Amino acid sequence: MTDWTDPDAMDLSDGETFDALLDRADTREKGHFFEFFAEGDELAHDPGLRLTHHGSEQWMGQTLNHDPAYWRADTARERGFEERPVHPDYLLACVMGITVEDLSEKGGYFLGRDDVEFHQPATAGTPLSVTSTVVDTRTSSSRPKYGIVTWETEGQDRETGETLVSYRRTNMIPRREPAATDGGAVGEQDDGGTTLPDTLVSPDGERFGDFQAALDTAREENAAVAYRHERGRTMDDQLVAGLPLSTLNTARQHHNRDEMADSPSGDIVAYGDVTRSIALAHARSDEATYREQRFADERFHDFVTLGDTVYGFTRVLDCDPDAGPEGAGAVTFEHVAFNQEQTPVYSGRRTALIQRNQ
Ligand SMILES: CC(C)(COP(=O)(O)OP(=O)(O)OC[C@H]1O[C@@H](n2cnc3c(N)ncnc32)[C@H](O)[C@@H]1OP(=O)(O)O)[C@@H](O)C(=O)NCCC(=O)NCCSC(=O)C[C@H](O)C(=O)O
Repeated sequence: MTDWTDPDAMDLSDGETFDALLDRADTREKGHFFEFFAEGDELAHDPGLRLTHHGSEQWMGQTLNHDPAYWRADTARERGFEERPVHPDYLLACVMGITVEDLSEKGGYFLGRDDVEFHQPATAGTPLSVTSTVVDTRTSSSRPKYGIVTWETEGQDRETGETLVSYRRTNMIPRREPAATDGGAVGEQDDGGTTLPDTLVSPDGERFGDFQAALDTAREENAAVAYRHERGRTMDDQLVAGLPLSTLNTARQHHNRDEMADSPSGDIVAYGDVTRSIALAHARSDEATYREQRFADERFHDFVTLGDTVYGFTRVLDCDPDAGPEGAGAVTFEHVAFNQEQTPVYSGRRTALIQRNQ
């Protein structure tokens, strides 16, 4: 009998031997297929992550989020924070990043997120504790290789138990046993019938009153308040692979080109939270943000790959002067991220407090 524990029993540097060996080896799997998830299951996510200013600044710098309240202690205090918080996009991406190994590492595309609520500002040094509950599972009728799973996730301060952020997200998750045929791409597109406003109005400035005045003007003129932002950001390796890895997001979509060559996108794709954060940064650069409040109805419509450029478009939906502290009012926006071909890749509704005066 050969002693297979003898280091000399096989020459693993020989290409043919190694190839044959790989062919008969089982793979120690990571992540879960669709069949693993059942409604009501609760998962406590194990990866440890502590929020840091370095991580937040790296995230903000790369995504062009320059709001000084997240960079400087004095501005943070002026804006009502007890101490300089980490950026909410970074917090959200970290909370979701930790869940990926358990929920979506198998290669499921992030389709959308709803009910994103920021409960408390989060500060550097906070260790995270993240849990998820499966709230819905169904097979995909258009893509039989996939199922669709929705989870509710809550990110807490591990030391105090305070909830920092919560949301509900939906992914397409590969099935272990795909149905016999793959329905492939989408159903029918609805190609007509959309009416557009006669005119698009832009606010004159970046304050709450500017958004409110623009909405008043638009109502009189059968117009919408909608505008594009000038900046664009081309997706490089740091954005596509680096940022998700820094949040412990292990989804192969972002860092394994070999695996992704055979996937619907054909290449690695940007983490949805990076794409979204860039479009939001473009929008925030044209407004005097006071505080982020909530997001709803977030959708990821198309892939963003290396070399794509992410631009932003904003529509103003509502202004509420009575929400928020004296110096700010709430504005609800619809933000769209789009690429160099003007294809929308992300859309979502955001409510933020916007400062009233200089
Ligand atoms: C993923 C896509 C290629 C799918 O394309 P297509 O087949 O054209 O999409 P449909 O719109 O028809 O949707 C397919 C089915 O999914 C359901 N769906 C879609 N959105 C939602 C939603 N928000 N909530 C619930 N269900 C939704 C539809 O109803 C369809 O169901 P069925 O008819 O039964 O089949 C395409 O959407 C695409 O390219 N999207 C972009 C994906 C993306 O790039 N995401 C971000 C990057 S991936 C990522 O960030 C991973 C992350 O790290 C993580 O781990 O989650």
